[in-house]
Amino acid sequence: MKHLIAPSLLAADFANLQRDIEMVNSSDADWFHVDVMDGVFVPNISFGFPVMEAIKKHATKPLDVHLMIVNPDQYIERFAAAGASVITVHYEACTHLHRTVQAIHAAGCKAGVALNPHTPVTLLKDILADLDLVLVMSVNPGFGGQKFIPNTLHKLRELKAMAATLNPELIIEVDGGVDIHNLGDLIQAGATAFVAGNAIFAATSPKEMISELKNLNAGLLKV
Ligand SMILES: O=C(CO)[C@H](O)[C@H](O)COP(=O)(O)O
Repeated sequence: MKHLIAPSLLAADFANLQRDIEMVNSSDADWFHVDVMDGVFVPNISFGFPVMEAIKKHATKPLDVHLMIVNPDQYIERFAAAGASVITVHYEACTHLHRTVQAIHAAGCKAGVALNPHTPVTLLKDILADLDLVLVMSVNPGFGGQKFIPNTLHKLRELKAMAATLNPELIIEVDGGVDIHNLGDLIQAGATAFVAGNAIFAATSPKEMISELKNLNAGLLKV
């Protein structure tokens, strides 16, 4: 299957959000990535339900919602009602992760778990079969425009090997500092979905950049 591209609206122009959403609608992108930050789990605050509902009103592609919040269980039904297709919670924010994943599925969404850069992928072994997606953070969450952490490649390879036996359908998503220069390495390491904020919205032509990211053929790259 061809890899998925999820432009992160965190890097969009919030004063022209409808324009940027329509650009993504008409592009080769697969999903909208929606970053929700609470100022507690991460040292930043992004946006919440009213903005997400406004995004949903205009978006014609699925909303891939990344919750960088404590106590995500409290809000799962509301994010599902606001239009999420995928809800990803942080491993580090969930005491009863299995219960949280069940709640996401019960709300009718695909369930994802995100890992901070310091969190080993092996901690997901006993829940991997229940997940639709794992989001490997390649920067410390909280801000767009940060530098990609190279150890992510090693984590992706390890996760790909685990998924091969435990959950071959698993979507392996990577988020943070992803661009046209590291995309090939990330595909070869096992990632199948890519969040990109600044690489897309700061490009001269965001729509063309989405096409370049979507159509990059890692098979043609040197290993
Ligand atoms: O989750 C995030 C920050 O916590 C963003 O999705 C991520 O950083 C994307 O931005 P960029 O591609 O500019 O690094």
